[in-house]
Order: sequence, then C-alpha cells, then structure tokens
Amino acid sequence: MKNNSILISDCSLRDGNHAVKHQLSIDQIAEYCEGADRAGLDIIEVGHGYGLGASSSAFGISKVGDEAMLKVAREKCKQSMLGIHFVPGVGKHSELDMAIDIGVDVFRVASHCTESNITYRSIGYLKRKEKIVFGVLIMSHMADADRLLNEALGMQSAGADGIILMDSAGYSTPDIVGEKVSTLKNNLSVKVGYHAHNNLGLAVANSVVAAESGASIIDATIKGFGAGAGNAQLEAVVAVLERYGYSMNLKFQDLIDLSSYAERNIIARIPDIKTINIMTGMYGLFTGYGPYIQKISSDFGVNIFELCERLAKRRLVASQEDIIIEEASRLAKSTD
Ligand SMILES: C[C@H](O)CC(=O)C(=O)O
Repeated sequence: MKNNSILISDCSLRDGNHAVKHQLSIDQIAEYCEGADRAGLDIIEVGHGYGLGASSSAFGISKVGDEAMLKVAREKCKQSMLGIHFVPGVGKHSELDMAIDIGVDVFRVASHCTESNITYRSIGYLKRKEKIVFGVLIMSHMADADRLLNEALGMQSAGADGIILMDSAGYSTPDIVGEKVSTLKNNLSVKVGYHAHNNLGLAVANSVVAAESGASIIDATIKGFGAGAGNAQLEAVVAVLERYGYSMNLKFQDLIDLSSYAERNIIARIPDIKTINIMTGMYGLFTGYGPYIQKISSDFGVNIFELCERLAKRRLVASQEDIIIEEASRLAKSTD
C-alpha cells in the first residue's frame, strides 16, 4: 500500500446537473447524498452545473434553488464534506454567505485558467471564515505548465488549500496531464487535484496519471455522469487507484449500490462518447458547448468540423456562445 491517500471529490450532483439541464430534483439530491455518505465519499459537490448563483436564463434555470439543494445535502452528508463550485461574477458573495450559513465545508473557487486573479478576493474571504478552499483552473489545456503554475501560485498566495486543474474540453492526453500536474506538485506547497472529461475516452487514464504525478484530489462522477461525454467514472477510478495501491476511505460495495441507484433514478442517459464530444475534445472547445455548436451549425447550414476548426482558432473560452453564432454566420457567407 502506498502511504499517500487520495481524496475523492464526487462531482455527480454538480457536473451531472449539466447532463440533465440542471433539473436534478430535491429527492434525487437527498437520496444520492445519503448513499454517497454511506459509501464514504470524501467530498460531495452539489449545485447547478455552472455553480452557485448560476441559475438564470443565460446558464439554465435549475429545478431546485441553491439554498434548497445545499440544505438537503447538508442534512444527508453526515460524514462526507459538502462542496460547491463558485465562479466569482457568476455567483455573488451574498450567496457564499448563504452557503457558509448552511454549513458547506469545501468551496471550489474557479476561473478560466489564465484569469485566476478574479478568484483572490473570494478565496481570501472564505479563508477568513476558516473554510476549506480549492482554487480551480478551468480549461487547463489552454495554458502551458508554467503559466498554470503562475496562476496556481497566485491562488495559493491568496490562501487556497489546493489547486484543481480542470480538463474542461476533455482535450488532454496522459503526457500533458503528467507534465502539468507534476509541475504544480513540485512547486506548490498545497494539494493538487485533477478533474477529467471523457471526450477522447481518456478520463480514467488521465485521472490515474494525475494521481501518479502527485495529485491527491481526484474529481470523478458516478457512471461518468457529467457534461458532454461525462467525467472520469468514479467506480472505475477508485478500482484502478486501489490496484495502484492508493488508500481511500471508501466502501466499495456501497459505492456499487450507489451506482445502481443513480442508474435507476438519476442518470437519464449513461454518458457515451458522441461525435460532437470527440470534436470538442479534438479542438479543445468547452465540452458544454457541444449541443449548441450542433444547433448553430444546423441553423446556419454549415459544416460542423469547419465550424469547430474556426472556433478553435478563436480560442474561445466558456460562456462565449456569441462567437459560435458569429463564426457560423461568417462560414455561411463564405460558402454562399
Ligand atoms: C463550469 C464547468 O462545468 C466546470 C467544469 O466542470 C469544467 O470546466 O470541467
């Protein structure tokens, strides 16, 4: 047994909310949290797919409001820590206060991977409230290892207890993961974590490489339930990490029961890798863009590959849907 232990952060009730257009019900959240707590999952992340305060016409209205979701999750998470995703500007500090009052344990404060300075104020605020805070770098394939390290150092100085790299487009290959995670691990004094997406079928492998490169927080979701092609499948990640000799606090039988519960009651469609997911993965486009790119390419009657290629050249980040319309319209005109 290796003496390093891994913290499993279960994002099923947050990233999975993308997969059901933020329509998880209060009963689904309550029952899932009960099972996840029983299985010994370290952190259970709950909320709208885009995080605290995101329910809106821009990001999608969630079935259940933040406060109700967090209250029921808090009641059911007896041992597990309760986590949230927070992007400053999407959510407000008044919403952080609400989450603090409800008793959220882990605050994951996120920004695009080159814009981490927008997180410093929230990280500092939460540390003064004595919360566990992870800085999260979204779309981490869009910056090289040195740039990610600089961004992570800034978050660490602001007070973050850990830094999570998100492979939001499912673009990264194991060599890239290894280089980026080990650069952070070797130069930071806080924990490093990894959040994989499965666009190219590499999410479990990438998570294991992240652990082998020094990550001690691994994000995963039950049955891979998450945006686009989904995330690293939690049950599989745990099985492989155990085989590699990592210690985790999990009860595997309860985890399998949780997986069956989720398949029967929560996951309308088990994630698979569709062509659009491969395209967003290949071109490094935010995985949540998939359905929108499909719709716009069909509305404008343009080739979806050409559209993805153009979008990749524009290096668009999350929440830049307008550029998809702009490029589709240009492409339509150029092929008239
Ligand atoms: C807001 C995004 O869904 C965060 C995430 O899970 C990712 O970028 O990946």
